[in-house]
Amino acid sequence: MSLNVFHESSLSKDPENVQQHGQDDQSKALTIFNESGGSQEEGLSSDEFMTVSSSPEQPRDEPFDGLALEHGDDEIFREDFQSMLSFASPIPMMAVDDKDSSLHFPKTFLSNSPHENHHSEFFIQKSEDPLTGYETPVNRECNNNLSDCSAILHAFSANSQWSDVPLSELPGFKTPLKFITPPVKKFIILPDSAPRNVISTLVLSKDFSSTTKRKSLKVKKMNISGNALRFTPNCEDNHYCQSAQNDQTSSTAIIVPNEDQHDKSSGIFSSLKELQYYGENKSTEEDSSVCCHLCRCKDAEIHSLKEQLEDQISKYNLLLKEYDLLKELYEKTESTSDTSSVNSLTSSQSSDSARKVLRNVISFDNVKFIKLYCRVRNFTCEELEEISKIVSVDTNCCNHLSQLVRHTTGDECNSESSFSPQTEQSLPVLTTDDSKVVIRKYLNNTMSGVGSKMSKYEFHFDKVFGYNSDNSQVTESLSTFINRVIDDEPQQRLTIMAYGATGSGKTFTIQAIMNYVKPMIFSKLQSKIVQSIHFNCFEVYNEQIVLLMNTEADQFKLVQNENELEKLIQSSHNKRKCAETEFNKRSSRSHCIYRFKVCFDENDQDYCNILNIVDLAGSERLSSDEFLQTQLNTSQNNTPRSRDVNKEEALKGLKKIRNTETVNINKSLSVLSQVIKSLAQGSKFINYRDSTLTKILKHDLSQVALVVNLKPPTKIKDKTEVERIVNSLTFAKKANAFEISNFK
Ligand SMILES: Nc1ncnc2c1ncn2[C@@H]1O[C@H](COP(=O)(O)OP(=O)(O)OP(=O)(O)O)[C@@H](O)[C@H]1O
Repeated sequence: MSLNVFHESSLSKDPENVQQHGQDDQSKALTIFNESGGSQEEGLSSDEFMTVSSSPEQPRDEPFDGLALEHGDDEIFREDFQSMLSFASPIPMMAVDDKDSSLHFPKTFLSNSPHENHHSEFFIQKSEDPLTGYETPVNRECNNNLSDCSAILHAFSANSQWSDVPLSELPGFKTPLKFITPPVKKFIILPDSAPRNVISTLVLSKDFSSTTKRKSLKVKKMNISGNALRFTPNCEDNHYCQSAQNDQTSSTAIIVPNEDQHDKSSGIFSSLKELQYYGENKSTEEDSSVCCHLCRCKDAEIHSLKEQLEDQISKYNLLLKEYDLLKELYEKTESTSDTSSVNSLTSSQSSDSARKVLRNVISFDNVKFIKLYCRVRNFTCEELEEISKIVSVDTNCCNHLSQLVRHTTGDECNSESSFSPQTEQSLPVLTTDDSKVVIRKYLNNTMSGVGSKMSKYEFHFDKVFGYNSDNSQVTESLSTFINRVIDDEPQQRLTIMAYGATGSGKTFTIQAIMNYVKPMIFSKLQSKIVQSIHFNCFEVYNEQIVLLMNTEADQFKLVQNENELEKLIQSSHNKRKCAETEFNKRSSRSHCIYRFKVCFDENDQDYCNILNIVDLAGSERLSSDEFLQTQLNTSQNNTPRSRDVNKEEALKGLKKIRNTETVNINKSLSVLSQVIKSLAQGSKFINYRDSTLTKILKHDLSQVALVVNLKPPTKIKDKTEVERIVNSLTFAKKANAFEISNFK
């Protein structure tokens, strides 16, 4: 048995030369090459090896005298290193000096080298923290190159005799003459028993950055083949093993761990403990099994590379398409300078794939986790009546409304040009533009009066719909998001939610969205793009699921056509829990969830997309006693038994019911906002379980469109109205953590 250290190029240029070292078939030899030169043959080329800059302390042409580990390297590492290098020979190849933690080569070995003028360098390092180092999990799949590497390292470590040999007994050992200063070393292993045309190569390098204490092992490249190394394959695929048993072709593994992940180096060492080296006395069958393992790894690697290549090609093709579409879009918008070209390109007339690609490009749905909309609803007739009591609606409506709301586009009463506030007091309470909502709050609750203080809050959205906007504007903006459900992209799980205070227009908006969705998906069913459509509707009331269609919450009913769907929606809607509140005559007291499951059958692959449309219950403060009393009086006046009922008890009962509803609604909305925020921030822990609503929507919150609905203020001096608006906007702010500027 011998250890040979010589110039690597000798192997490639003169294979015979290699043969003469470690000739003894009964023995194993470990041959270590240095990095200079480079093999042009035998499957190795110079560019397969790392370029090693020779350090000033160790010029290349000097004989190799020793090898040192840095001070501070831990014991466990040194054991690994020792054992790795000493397995092949009963005569230790190198020593470890405990005093200075250095590793040394006996000079005699080196002088036996046929290439004395060259030196071999190697340096292996693992994480400084032995615990972290050894416990780092490593994927031991066959196709994981890191574990291949570990297998080799382990092959050496398992045969360690080294620790038993006292330093003094090392033949030819001299005190270290030189310490090698890293940075980079290469380590090539050539077992003697390997066929000459097959070489096992392990190239290691080490980052000895002075700034960082953690050191990494970067395994650059490893060529393994034939029966070069025998170890127990971690091979579960017996079929493969058998079929590959006689395959003697060489196997190459390219290993380039992420340089930043220092722990991977220690992962190699941890895996190292898992595998076993098989010595000379093992049968050739075992050799074959090792070989088959290697072949399997090779195959797996080729397969994975092929997949990566295909993936890249399809990405490239997609980019090309996107580029063409963008170009087209750009040219059209250049010539027409309006957005109609975008709409026409994204319309259903365009080819589906083009539409999809373009949508991905022009919208940020696929980039943003949550898309935020704000809608300020219009005044109802009752509200206008109220207003008309203060000012003449016919003549002064616009003037009056302008003191309450203003949208800079689409507001006929108050277009940007005609609006010119003279004083701060004449500013509208609620101002919106396409992406911003500004709310002014008069702290002393008065619009007039010198020195009144005003707070101004600004909230930003992806899109804001002013109080004069109609439903079609809302659905048009949401269409890119909604249409994803009919995209032939599998596993789309989308959720649209309408949030807002009681009476802010949530149900109104949700109905508009439903009216858009119904014909849209059924048209796809007719054109056979969609295979089947399923629907369910239920509500969450006081944290309990209430079925509105006799279908369990996690199930769906197959719906054949739009009419059938319409009937289901209507009957569900009628069953919803509603009550009169101070702000809405028919206020929804529950979260209502409309669920669509759209299924496709493409290329024999079935998959379904999910769209949830959620009409959230109105966020509300507890009802006042005064309001409840009026409500009770009205209802009792309408019932013949009114005189028999204990009024106080009834009030108490009603108060309890409303309060429980309000508490549950607010709690679940608060959990929802927290969950969305956590998801947006990528938090590890998401508290879905804290409310029934989030439990149900757990899998469907990765793509959310949230419409925050606002009721416009009807009274200039009404502080409560403004507060309700601010509260709703704050919910959106919490959900998305977008900026709020608050200045006096
Ligand atoms: N954009 C709008 N234009 C005109 N009227 C609207 C608009 N949005 C809502 N409304 C009207 O405002 C009233 C309250 O609307 P809606 O019931 O949708 O509110 P909500 O937020 O669902 O209330 P709740 O939470 O109490 O159920 C209704 O009479 C509705 O017709």
